[in-house]
Amino acid sequence: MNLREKYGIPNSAVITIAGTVGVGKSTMTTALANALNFRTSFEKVDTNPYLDKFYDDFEKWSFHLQVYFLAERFKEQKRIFEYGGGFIQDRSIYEDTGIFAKMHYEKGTMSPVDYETYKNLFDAMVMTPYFPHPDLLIYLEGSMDSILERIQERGRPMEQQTPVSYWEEMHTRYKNWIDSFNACPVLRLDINDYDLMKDPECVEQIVERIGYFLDKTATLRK
Ligand SMILES: Nc1ncnc2c1ncn2[C@@H]1O[C@H](COP(=O)(O)OP(=O)(O)O)[C@@H](O)[C@H]1O
Ligand SMILES: Nc1ncnc2c1ncn2[C@H]1C[C@H](O)[C@@H](COP(=O)(O)O)O1
Repeated sequence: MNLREKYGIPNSAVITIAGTVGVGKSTMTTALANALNFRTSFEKVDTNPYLDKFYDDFEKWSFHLQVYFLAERFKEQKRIFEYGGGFIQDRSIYEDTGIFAKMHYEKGTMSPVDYETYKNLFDAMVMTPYFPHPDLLIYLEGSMDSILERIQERGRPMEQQTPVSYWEEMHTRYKNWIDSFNACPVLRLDINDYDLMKDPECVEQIVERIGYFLDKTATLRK
Protein backbone atom coordinates (compact mmCIF):
# COMPACT_ATOMS: atom_id res chain seq x y z
CA MET A 1 0.00 0.00 0.00
CA ASN A 2 1.41 3.44 -0.89
CA LEU A 3 1.44 6.39 1.52
CA ARG A 4 -1.51 8.07 -0.17
CA GLU A 5 -3.70 5.02 0.35
CA LYS A 6 -2.30 4.29 3.80
CA TYR A 7 -3.37 7.72 5.06
CA GLY A 8 -6.60 7.98 3.06
CA ILE A 9 -5.69 10.97 0.90
CA PRO A 10 -8.02 11.26 -2.12
CA ASN A 11 -6.20 10.95 -5.44
CA SER A 12 -8.01 14.07 -6.67
CA ALA A 13 -6.68 16.24 -3.82
CA VAL A 14 -5.08 19.60 -4.59
CA ILE A 15 -2.62 20.75 -1.95
CA THR A 16 -0.91 24.11 -2.17
CA ILE A 17 2.25 25.03 -0.27
CA ALA A 18 2.48 28.59 1.03
CA GLY A 19 5.12 30.56 2.86
CA THR A 20 7.68 33.28 2.49
CA VAL A 21 10.55 33.21 -0.02
CA GLY A 22 13.15 30.59 0.91
CA VAL A 23 11.12 28.83 3.60
CA GLY A 24 11.22 25.50 1.72
CA LYS A 25 8.09 25.35 -0.48
CA SER A 26 9.75 23.82 -3.55
CA THR A 27 11.55 21.22 -1.43
CA MET A 28 8.27 20.30 0.26
CA THR A 29 6.41 20.24 -3.08
CA THR A 30 8.86 17.72 -4.53
CA ALA A 31 8.90 15.54 -1.39
CA LEU A 32 5.11 15.40 -1.06
CA ALA A 33 4.52 14.81 -4.76
CA ASN A 34 6.95 11.88 -4.69
CA ALA A 35 5.42 10.46 -1.53
CA LEU A 36 1.84 10.73 -2.82
CA ASN A 37 2.58 10.08 -6.46
CA PHE A 38 1.01 13.43 -7.35
CA ARG A 39 1.89 15.87 -10.10
CA THR A 40 3.66 19.13 -9.31
CA SER A 41 2.90 22.69 -10.25
CA PHE A 42 6.02 24.84 -9.81
CA GLU A 43 6.66 28.54 -10.02
CA LYS A 44 9.12 28.87 -12.88
CA VAL A 45 11.78 31.28 -11.73
CA ASP A 46 14.47 30.79 -14.42
CA THR A 47 12.15 31.52 -17.35
CA ASN A 48 10.35 34.45 -15.74
CA PRO A 49 11.10 37.42 -18.06
CA TYR A 50 10.41 40.08 -15.40
CA LEU A 51 11.86 38.77 -12.14
CA ASP A 52 15.45 40.03 -12.52
CA LYS A 53 14.27 43.39 -13.80
CA PHE A 54 11.77 43.61 -10.95
CA TYR A 55 14.46 43.13 -8.29
CA ASP A 56 16.51 45.85 -10.02
CA ASP A 57 13.65 48.33 -10.11
CA PHE A 58 10.49 47.50 -8.13
CA GLU A 59 8.65 50.64 -9.15
CA LYS A 60 9.07 50.09 -12.85
CA TRP A 61 8.29 46.37 -13.03
CA SER A 62 5.97 45.43 -10.16
CA PHE A 63 2.77 45.66 -12.22
CA HIS A 64 4.21 43.70 -15.16
CA LEU A 65 5.46 41.00 -12.81
CA GLN A 66 2.14 40.63 -10.98
CA VAL A 67 0.21 40.34 -14.24
CA TYR A 68 2.73 37.75 -15.48
CA PHE A 69 2.43 35.68 -12.27
CA LEU A 70 -1.34 35.89 -12.38
CA ALA A 71 -1.46 34.59 -15.96
CA GLU A 72 1.02 31.79 -15.14
CA ARG A 73 -0.84 30.66 -12.05
CA PHE A 74 -4.17 30.79 -13.84
CA LYS A 75 -2.82 28.55 -16.62
CA GLU A 76 -1.57 26.14 -13.98
CA GLN A 77 -4.96 26.19 -12.29
CA LYS A 78 -6.55 25.18 -15.58
CA ARG A 79 -4.03 22.35 -16.01
CA ILE A 80 -4.76 21.06 -12.48
CA PHE A 81 -8.49 21.17 -13.19
CA GLU A 82 -8.09 19.36 -16.51
CA TYR A 83 -6.16 16.53 -14.85
CA GLY A 84 -8.87 16.23 -12.19
CA GLY A 85 -6.53 17.11 -9.30
CA GLY A 86 -3.81 15.02 -7.72
CA PHE A 87 -1.41 17.98 -7.50
CA ILE A 88 1.02 19.65 -5.15
CA GLN A 89 1.33 23.32 -5.99
CA ASP A 90 4.37 25.45 -5.11
CA ARG A 91 2.88 28.71 -3.77
CA SER A 92 -0.77 29.68 -3.84
CA ILE A 93 -2.35 32.31 -6.05
CA TYR A 94 -3.63 34.02 -2.86
CA GLU A 95 -0.11 35.07 -1.88
CA ASP A 96 0.33 37.11 -5.06
CA THR A 97 -2.35 39.53 -4.04
CA GLY A 98 -2.43 39.07 -0.24
CA ILE A 99 1.33 39.49 0.17
CA PHE A 100 3.24 40.74 -2.87
CA ALA A 101 0.93 43.14 -4.73
CA LYS A 102 -0.40 44.59 -1.46
CA MET A 103 3.08 45.06 -0.03
CA HIS A 104 4.38 46.84 -3.12
CA TYR A 105 1.30 49.06 -3.25
CA GLU A 106 1.52 49.96 0.44
CA LYS A 107 5.26 50.59 0.22
CA GLY A 108 4.75 52.87 -2.79
CA THR A 109 6.46 50.63 -5.36
CA MET A 110 3.20 49.92 -7.19
CA SER A 111 1.01 52.87 -8.13
CA PRO A 112 -2.58 53.06 -6.80
CA VAL A 113 -4.00 52.83 -10.33
CA ASP A 114 -1.87 49.77 -11.20
CA TYR A 115 -2.86 48.12 -7.92
CA GLU A 116 -6.54 48.79 -8.59
CA THR A 117 -6.27 47.36 -12.12
CA TYR A 118 -4.42 44.29 -10.82
CA LYS A 119 -6.95 43.74 -8.01
CA ASN A 120 -9.87 43.99 -10.43
CA LEU A 121 -8.25 41.43 -12.69
CA PHE A 122 -7.48 39.13 -9.76
CA ASP A 123 -10.99 39.36 -8.33
CA ALA A 124 -12.62 38.77 -11.72
CA MET A 125 -10.45 35.70 -12.35
CA VAL A 126 -10.08 34.17 -8.91
CA MET A 127 -12.74 35.33 -6.49
CA THR A 128 -15.59 33.70 -8.42
CA PRO A 129 -17.65 30.57 -7.70
CA TYR A 130 -16.03 29.02 -10.80
CA PHE A 131 -12.53 29.05 -9.37
CA PRO A 132 -11.77 25.81 -7.49
CA HIS A 133 -9.95 26.45 -4.21
CA PRO A 134 -7.35 23.90 -3.04
CA ASP A 135 -8.42 21.17 -0.62
CA LEU A 136 -5.63 22.21 1.69
CA LEU A 137 -3.06 24.97 2.06
CA ILE A 138 0.08 23.91 3.93
CA TYR A 139 1.66 26.96 5.51
CA LEU A 140 5.39 26.67 6.21
CA GLU A 141 6.62 28.89 9.01
CA GLY A 142 10.07 29.52 10.38
CA SER A 143 12.23 32.13 12.07
CA MET A 144 13.61 35.08 10.11
CA ASP A 145 17.17 33.85 10.78
CA SER A 146 16.58 30.38 9.30
CA ILE A 147 14.85 31.89 6.27
CA LEU A 148 17.68 34.35 5.62
CA GLU A 149 20.15 31.47 5.90
CA ARG A 150 18.19 29.51 3.29
CA ILE A 151 18.00 32.48 0.91
CA GLN A 152 21.78 32.81 1.22
CA GLU A 153 22.36 29.08 0.77
CA ARG A 154 20.18 28.94 -2.36
CA GLY A 155 22.17 31.82 -3.78
CA ARG A 156 19.88 33.54 -6.32
CA PRO A 157 21.85 36.79 -6.93
CA MET A 158 18.71 38.94 -7.32
CA GLU A 159 17.50 37.88 -3.85
CA GLN A 160 20.89 38.27 -2.21
CA GLN A 161 21.19 41.84 -3.49
CA THR A 162 17.82 42.71 -1.94
CA PRO A 163 17.99 44.45 1.48
CA VAL A 164 17.21 42.27 4.50
CA SER A 165 14.44 44.74 5.41
CA TYR A 166 12.48 43.50 2.35
CA TRP A 167 12.48 39.92 3.71
CA GLU A 168 11.66 41.16 7.21
CA GLU A 169 8.68 43.10 5.93
CA MET A 170 7.50 40.03 4.00
CA HIS A 171 7.94 37.76 7.01
CA THR A 172 5.75 40.02 9.17
CA ARG A 173 3.13 40.30 6.46
CA TYR A 174 2.98 36.53 6.04
CA LYS A 175 2.28 36.09 9.78
CA ASN A 176 -0.63 38.54 9.63
CA TRP A 177 -1.93 37.20 6.33
CA ILE A 178 -2.15 33.57 7.43
CA ASP A 179 -3.96 34.47 10.65
CA SER A 180 -6.88 35.84 8.65
CA PHE A 181 -6.72 33.51 5.62
CA ASN A 182 -9.94 31.52 5.15
CA ALA A 183 -10.28 30.59 1.45
CA CYS A 184 -9.52 26.92 2.25
CA PRO A 185 -8.38 24.75 5.22
CA VAL A 186 -4.86 25.50 6.51
CA LEU A 187 -2.31 23.13 8.04
CA ARG A 188 0.66 24.91 9.62
CA LEU A 189 4.05 23.25 9.69
CA ASP A 190 7.02 24.65 11.60
CA ILE A 191 10.23 24.11 9.63
CA ASN A 192 12.03 23.16 12.86
CA ASP A 193 9.77 20.14 13.26
CA TYR A 194 11.00 18.28 10.17
CA ASP A 195 14.09 18.13 7.97
CA LEU A 196 13.44 16.77 4.50
CA MET A 197 17.09 17.20 3.52
CA LYS A 198 18.69 15.21 6.34
CA ASP A 199 15.79 12.85 6.96
CA PRO A 200 13.72 12.30 3.78
CA GLU A 201 11.72 9.57 5.55
CA CYS A 202 10.08 12.21 7.75
CA VAL A 203 7.76 12.98 4.84
CA GLU A 204 5.60 10.08 6.08
CA GLN A 205 4.80 11.99 9.29
CA ILE A 206 3.73 14.96 7.19
CA VAL A 207 1.56 12.77 4.96
CA GLU A 208 -0.01 11.29 8.09
CA ARG A 209 -0.84 14.77 9.38
CA ILE A 210 -2.33 15.72 5.99
CA GLY A 211 -4.49 12.58 5.98
CA TYR A 212 -5.71 13.26 9.50
CA PHE A 213 -6.34 16.92 8.75
CA LEU A 214 -8.24 16.29 5.49
CA ASP A 215 -10.37 13.69 7.23
CA LYS A 216 -11.15 16.06 10.09
CA THR A 217 -12.05 18.98 7.81
CA ALA A 218 -14.24 16.69 5.63
CA THR A 219 -16.10 15.53 8.78
CA LEU A 220 -16.60 19.12 9.92
CA ARG A 221 -18.04 20.07 6.52
CA LYS A 222 -20.63 17.27 6.63
N1 LIG B 1 14.40 21.17 5.64
C1 LIG B 1 15.39 21.91 5.15
N2 LIG B 1 16.54 22.02 5.82
C2 LIG B 1 17.54 22.76 5.35
N3 LIG B 1 17.51 23.45 4.21
C3 LIG B 1 16.37 23.37 3.50
C4 LIG B 1 15.25 22.61 3.91
N4 LIG B 1 14.25 22.75 2.98
C5 LIG B 1 14.75 23.57 2.03
N5 LIG B 1 16.02 23.92 2.32
C6 LIG B 1 16.90 24.76 1.52
O1 LIG B 1 16.44 26.11 1.63
C7 LIG B 1 16.53 26.78 0.38
C8 LIG B 1 15.17 27.29 -0.05
O2 LIG B 1 14.31 26.18 -0.26
P1 LIG B 1 13.18 26.20 -1.38
O3 LIG B 1 12.47 24.88 -1.27
O4 LIG B 1 13.77 26.56 -2.71
O5 LIG B 1 12.28 27.39 -0.82
P2 LIG B 1 11.08 28.19 -1.47
O6 LIG B 1 10.54 27.36 -2.60
O7 LIG B 1 10.10 28.36 -0.34
O8 LIG B 1 11.64 29.50 -1.90
C9 LIG B 1 17.13 25.77 -0.62
O9 LIG B 1 18.53 26.00 -0.68
C10 LIG B 1 16.83 24.42 0.03
O10 LIG B 1 17.80 23.45 -0.31
N1 LIG C 1 3.62 37.66 -6.84
C1 LIG C 1 4.94 37.90 -6.70
N2 LIG C 1 5.41 39.16 -6.69
C2 LIG C 1 6.73 39.43 -6.56
N3 LIG C 1 7.66 38.48 -6.44
C3 LIG C 1 7.21 37.22 -6.44
C4 LIG C 1 5.86 36.86 -6.54
N4 LIG C 1 5.76 35.51 -6.49
C5 LIG C 1 7.02 35.05 -6.35
N5 LIG C 1 7.88 36.07 -6.34
C6 LIG C 1 9.34 35.98 -6.31
C7 LIG C 1 9.95 35.75 -4.97
C8 LIG C 1 11.15 34.91 -5.29
O1 LIG C 1 12.27 35.73 -5.61
C9 LIG C 1 10.76 34.13 -6.55
C10 LIG C 1 10.33 32.72 -6.30
O2 LIG C 1 9.65 32.60 -5.06
P1 LIG C 1 9.95 31.38 -4.04
O3 LIG C 1 9.23 31.78 -2.78
O4 LIG C 1 11.43 31.24 -3.88
O5 LIG C 1 9.34 30.17 -4.70
O6 LIG C 1 9.71 34.86 -7.12
